[in-house]
Amino acid sequence: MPPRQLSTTSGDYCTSNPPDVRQYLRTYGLTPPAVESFEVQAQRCLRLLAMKPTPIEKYQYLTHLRATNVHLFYRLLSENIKDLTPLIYTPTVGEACVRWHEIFTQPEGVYLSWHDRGNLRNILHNWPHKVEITVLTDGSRILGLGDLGVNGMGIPVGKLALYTACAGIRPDATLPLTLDLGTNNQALREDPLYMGARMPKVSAEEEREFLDELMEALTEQWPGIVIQFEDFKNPFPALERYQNTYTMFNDDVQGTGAVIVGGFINAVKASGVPAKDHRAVFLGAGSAGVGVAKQIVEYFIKEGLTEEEARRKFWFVDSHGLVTLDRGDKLAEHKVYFARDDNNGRQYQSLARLIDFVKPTILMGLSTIGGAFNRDILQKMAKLNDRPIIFPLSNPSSKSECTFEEAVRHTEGRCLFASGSPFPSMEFGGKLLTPGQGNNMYVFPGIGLGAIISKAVSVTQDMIYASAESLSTSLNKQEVADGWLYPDIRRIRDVSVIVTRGVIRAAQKNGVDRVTELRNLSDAELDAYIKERMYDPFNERENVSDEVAQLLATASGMNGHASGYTNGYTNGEVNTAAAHL
Ligand SMILES: NC(=O)C1=CN([C@@H]2O[C@H](COP(=O)(O)OP(=O)(O)OC[C@H]3O[C@@H](n4cnc5c(N)ncnc54)[C@H](O)[C@@H]3O)[C@@H](O)[C@H]2O)C=CC1
Ligand SMILES: CC(=O)C(=O)O
Ligand SMILES: [Mg+2]
Repeated sequence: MPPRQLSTTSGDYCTSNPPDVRQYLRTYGLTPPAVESFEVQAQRCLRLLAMKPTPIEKYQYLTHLRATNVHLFYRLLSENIKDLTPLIYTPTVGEACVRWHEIFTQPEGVYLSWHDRGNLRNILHNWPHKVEITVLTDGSRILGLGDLGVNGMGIPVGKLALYTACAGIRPDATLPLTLDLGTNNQALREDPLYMGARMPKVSAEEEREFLDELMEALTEQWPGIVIQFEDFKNPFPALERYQNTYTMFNDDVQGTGAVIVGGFINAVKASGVPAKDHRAVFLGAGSAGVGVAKQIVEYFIKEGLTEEEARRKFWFVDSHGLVTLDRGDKLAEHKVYFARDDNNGRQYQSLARLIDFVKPTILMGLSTIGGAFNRDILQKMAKLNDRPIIFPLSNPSSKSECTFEEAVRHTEGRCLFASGSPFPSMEFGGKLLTPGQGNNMYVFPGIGLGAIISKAVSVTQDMIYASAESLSTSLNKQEVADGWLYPDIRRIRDVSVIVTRGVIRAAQKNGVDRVTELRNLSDAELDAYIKERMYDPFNERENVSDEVAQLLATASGMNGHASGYTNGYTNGEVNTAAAHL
């Protein structure tokens, strides 16, 4: 039998492989002799990471680790999720995207270009794995950093790493996908290192045609695939067009809405102000702002308000001022629902003046304007409320409307706070205060896993809302006692099980589930089923790929369990391998 092609990605050269596995793989002698435990490997990885002086260098090291030893990467990530998430996701992924054309070393997903149209299905054939979920961007609004064209690939890569780490979707079942439909970022187009089409972004109509072909191609290639849209400048047309025909959702509109409602339900309880008495000022009326407000409307309705009462609790500000019906410009369709008609011809002067006028209990930032919640604004909120709700949600950290420290200091430690990107805990008034992270990473893994496990034909609004409600109930006693709005990120896998269960139950209620036998399971049984389904890098078979594990299992007459490797092999193939000692 010819020597098997060794895989660098799945740990064929892993230093934890015992001698008999090395013999079988013919890597015996090709790695240092010691057989290492995960603890030792992790110690080396963390030391290497510490040697990298900047976040982007740490990002590059982690990218390299994922590409060369995927299970070790996910072991390390799951053991150090709080410390490593900021390095593979926001804020560092923002810098990685800005500099993607400079730091690119290896392919990590699929790129589909405008000139590939008509041929998309054939290109998808080139991806060697069976895909359960894809994250798809056109790069046109990457975090709060604007149009980054194909540099946006860092976002699908980062989001999917979290799908694996947080919800246990197998890494080889995930597909990062970036559309190369041109970019309006002229500096990038003119940069010799840029790796996408050097043309302006195609029209909305052309993008729609392209997406029509893509959605069909993805679903034909991998029936049941879940498709997450991410960081599109204008995500609404695709969401409307595909949400009832494909298993898809938009993370920025729906995932963000859900995660903020999840934390908001807890903030309203902590504020002591009944839902009916809240008023919200939103800085930023884009996809995320409107997505969040729409789902808070749903929450207010569940709390007993009429839709009209709920809708009128919002005042939106965008780059043209207060969103009003009489503003004189043509309002984008998604803003009309929240546009005010009670401003009596008056327009916006400043955020401070609007706060004086509205007297809000809630201040949300989804504007991409770093520092917009300045001392004056924060002090006003503190004066108006015992527990002002302050959520500066723009990413990355440089775009956050304020920092945790600023919010705490200028509200005398009374604010109920969540930000899109992480901030450190701080001491104030003799207490350790910990910020909430209102980032869709708390829900999209569970939405995706719930849709995959139930084989949902579509992702309904009830499934999205269920993710929010489930998240709000996922805090443990200590977190509730400490007044946290979101659970500790270190418990994210447990949280994802709760979110996944909620999503599956909503799919069942809506009748969009295709695995109907799950309907008969109790909640405890369903949780066990979800956990069983989750990829656990610690249970991977001694770091070898499925293919090798299968061969070894066959060789040893076992079912692919790790213990098989340390027992001797008796069949001829293994003995032949051993002969290469
Ligand atoms: N925390 C989280 O989980 C999430 C955070 N976000 C963040 O939210 C931000 C916005 O995202 P999208 O809504 O998708 O972007 P978008 O581009 O659709 O919306 C941005 C909005 O901000 C407004 N704006 C811009 N300059 C302004 C100014 N000077 N004053 C007032 N408003 C201004 C724009 O008019 C627009 O309404 C981004 O930074 C993004 O990273 C987005 C999704 C999830
Ligand atoms: C978190 C996220 O999805 C965003 O900032 O766009
Ligand atoms: Mg996003």
